[in-house]
Amino acid sequence: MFVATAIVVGLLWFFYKNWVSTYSYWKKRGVPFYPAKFPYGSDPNLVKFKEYRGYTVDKMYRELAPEPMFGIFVLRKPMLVVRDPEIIQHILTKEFSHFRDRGIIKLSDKDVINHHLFNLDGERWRALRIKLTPTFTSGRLKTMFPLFVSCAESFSSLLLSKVDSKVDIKELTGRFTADVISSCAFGLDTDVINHPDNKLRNIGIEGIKLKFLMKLKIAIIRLLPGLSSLLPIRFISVEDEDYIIKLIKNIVEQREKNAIVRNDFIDLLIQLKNKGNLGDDGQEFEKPFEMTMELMAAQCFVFFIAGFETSSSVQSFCLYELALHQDIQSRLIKEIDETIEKNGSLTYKAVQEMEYLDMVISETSRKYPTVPTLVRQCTKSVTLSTGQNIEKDTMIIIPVWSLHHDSQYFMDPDKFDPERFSKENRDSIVPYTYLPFGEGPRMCIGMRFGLLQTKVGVVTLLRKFRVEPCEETNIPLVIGGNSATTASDKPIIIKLIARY
Ligand code: HEM
Repeated sequence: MFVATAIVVGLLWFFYKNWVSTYSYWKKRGVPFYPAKFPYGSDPNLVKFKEYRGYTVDKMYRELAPEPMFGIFVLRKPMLVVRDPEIIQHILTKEFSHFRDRGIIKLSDKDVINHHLFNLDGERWRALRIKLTPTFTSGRLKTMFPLFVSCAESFSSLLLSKVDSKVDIKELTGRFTADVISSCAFGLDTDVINHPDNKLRNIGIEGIKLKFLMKLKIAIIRLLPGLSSLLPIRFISVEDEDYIIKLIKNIVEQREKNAIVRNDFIDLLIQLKNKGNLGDDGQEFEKPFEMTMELMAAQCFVFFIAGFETSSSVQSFCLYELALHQDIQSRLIKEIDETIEKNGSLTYKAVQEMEYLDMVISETSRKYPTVPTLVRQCTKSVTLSTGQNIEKDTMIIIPVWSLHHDSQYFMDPDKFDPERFSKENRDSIVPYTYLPFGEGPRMCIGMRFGLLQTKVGVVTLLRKFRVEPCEETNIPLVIGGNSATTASDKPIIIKLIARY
């Protein structure tokens, strides 16, 4: 009995010592760091996701000011938080070849739906990124614009039925953006606006929730990447994965059988599939790979969730702020009315001409960046020209939320002030302190599309309605910890008032 107890104690002691052995990592390298405690590391919230990641990193960001960068520990893994904009520029852009990967999850062959642009690393990411970049050029967006308008009309009819009601604005804008992305990228008429209980949308909503089991798996795989094939991380169930693969297969078959060409995202993927291997057209890819149906479905999945959730989130934060700032809302309504009158209707050109709208959306994206932290992995050790040495495999965190709320860069950061983005003021923003879409070759591929659908949604609503706060409006708004993106912890409730 004594021997058995001694062995167990000995093993536990060995495990503990081994676990905390990494906690001296940053000290040994002379990098300032946020101390760690067994077992969670620098802050339990980075593992448990109980608090919004932006808030947790921000506490450290403030405590370790003005260090240009500092170390933290997530469980026992050392990570580097970079707070200096010049170093951020090196990582995201100038020295991109050393920081190409995100390294967030180690993909196993079993979790096919996760093999998408956001998660892929290395040559596979590069090959796909080059091929998919033409998806949303401004020329293509212009051609797609009538589809935006058609969804906007249905959205407007839905809003008419809600006049003088208190509405969950994220729920409504989410229906609109789900229809826009379905019709523009996949040629699907989902009509989520009128039938919100749509399977594809529900899968998308589930896909960005951080569930307990998933958090646990992410933590384990970060520590022991070799287990990734035994513990595939499922953001959605196997049935939902099959549903998406079948759906994409059907669309592809229909198009090929009936020679339908829509010049959309699916067409681009079909062209890549029919070409055979990616990377066989003179580009120097190490390992050419095939565009399989599963790989196509994975790209569609990420375009769908990234396409609808992010933009509806920006729209709902924007409308919340407009409800609280009636003066800003009036000025925006005036611009919308005048520009649409001048152009005769809601056109692509009219939206591009709305300067104040652009300022309002930019300020919303500053105050509520959809992605609170960007992540990169150092793939080749490097000494930056700013003098810092970064070792291979170091995980880098760019604290977007903190930069956007740092009074050094944005005075009175809690104030909603679109003037920061006026023509005169925009140029004084310090480069790499404003990163709502990331930066560099790995920045958001859907930025233009996301901005356009966000703007069309806000314009559609304000053409006929005003928004006001009501007793159920949460002031101030608190961001919750249970979502991969920035989302209010409670529904955003505001009141819709008819303008005419
Ligand atoms: C307002 C809307 C949107 C916001 C705020 C947003 C934000 C972001 C951010 C911050 C990143 C990470 C960038 C980085 O690491 O540097 C990202 C990546 C990405 N976004 Fe968006 N996004 C939006 C809309 C969209 C749309 C509409 C799509 C597609 C239809 C999309 C698809 C993607 C993809 C595929 C990536 C990964 C890119 C890569 O790793 O190469 N996003 N987005």
